[in-house]
Amino acid sequence: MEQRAIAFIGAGNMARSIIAGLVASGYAPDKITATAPSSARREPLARDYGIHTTDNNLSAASDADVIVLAVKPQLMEDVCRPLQILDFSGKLVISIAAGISAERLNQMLATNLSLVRVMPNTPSLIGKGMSGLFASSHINPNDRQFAEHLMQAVGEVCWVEQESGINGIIAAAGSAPAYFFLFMEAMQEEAIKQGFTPDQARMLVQQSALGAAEMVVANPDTDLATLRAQVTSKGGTTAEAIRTFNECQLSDTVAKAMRAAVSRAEEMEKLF
Ligand SMILES: NC(=O)C1=CN([C@@H]2O[C@H](COP(=O)(O)OP(=O)(O)OC[C@H]3O[C@@H](n4cnc5c(N)ncnc54)[C@H](O)[C@@H]3O)[C@@H](O)[C@H]2O)C=CC1
Ligand SMILES: O=C(O)[C@@H]1CCC=N1
Repeated sequence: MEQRAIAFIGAGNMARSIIAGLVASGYAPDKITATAPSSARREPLARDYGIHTTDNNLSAASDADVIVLAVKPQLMEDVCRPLQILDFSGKLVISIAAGISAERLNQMLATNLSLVRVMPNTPSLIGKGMSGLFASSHINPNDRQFAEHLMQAVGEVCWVEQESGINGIIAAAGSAPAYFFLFMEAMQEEAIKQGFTPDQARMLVQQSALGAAEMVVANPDTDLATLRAQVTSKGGTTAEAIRTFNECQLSDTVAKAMRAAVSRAEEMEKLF
């Protein structure tokens, strides 16, 4: 893909995941800079991926063609204010922050940005990311395409036409790895109670999760309910487990949790 100079402003979990995936996919490390105030955050990135790091947001952003805003939402305004003196014409700005609208980002940087809001997730680290993208009206086709290619380098992408769609992406993908981890934690805990060592319990759970996910991917024409039915023998063990989940209203709980994620994103849009 096109190799533009990219500055990640904020070098935390999500920036690291994208950087790792990008470098593994062949993006030139010397085209990537990441910033963070603490050297404890910067040094491992420089060491592990061979990218540039600095604590100077302004110089990193000034030298970059693409600026990826990757700090916590509550810090975004303070981080953007000193960048207002930059000339953003010719620069693509990508924000991965949850709960900060394109309009707010334009205010924070005091200009009409060529902006793409991206909602990635941490499996980008291993090239299995899922990102939602929304382009502001000021975007030019090259920038739009670059943002798409960038996130395709670390996984799958899904464009949304309305900005509110980004909050749906948060609920279904950005936050979603944590839901699966929670489910697997609960299974591991119970498997330990049933007599397995923690390592055995983890292997049982992770291999089953991996197998299930890969079966979903390998059978795009088979709906999820059918894959479930293929495991569920009439009068058997799975049927009892599924009946128990249904009795505890698992689907309603999942729906409530996803709506809570959307509501929190909407709340953050007012707070920050
Ligand atoms: N963690 C995740 O799974 C996802 C996170 N996001 C978004 O990514 C953004 C970052 O989240 P995380 O990486 O999880 O947070 P994090 O706390 O791991 O990383 C934030 C980084 O910002 C750095 N930072 C703090 N002050 C700074 C400053 N003044 N200048 C430059 N860097 C500074 C910190 O050193 C830290 O490394 C958030 O806006 C979040 O909404 C989006 C999708 C998924
Ligand atoms: O929890 C959060 O707010 C961020 C956005 C999606 C995943 N992590």
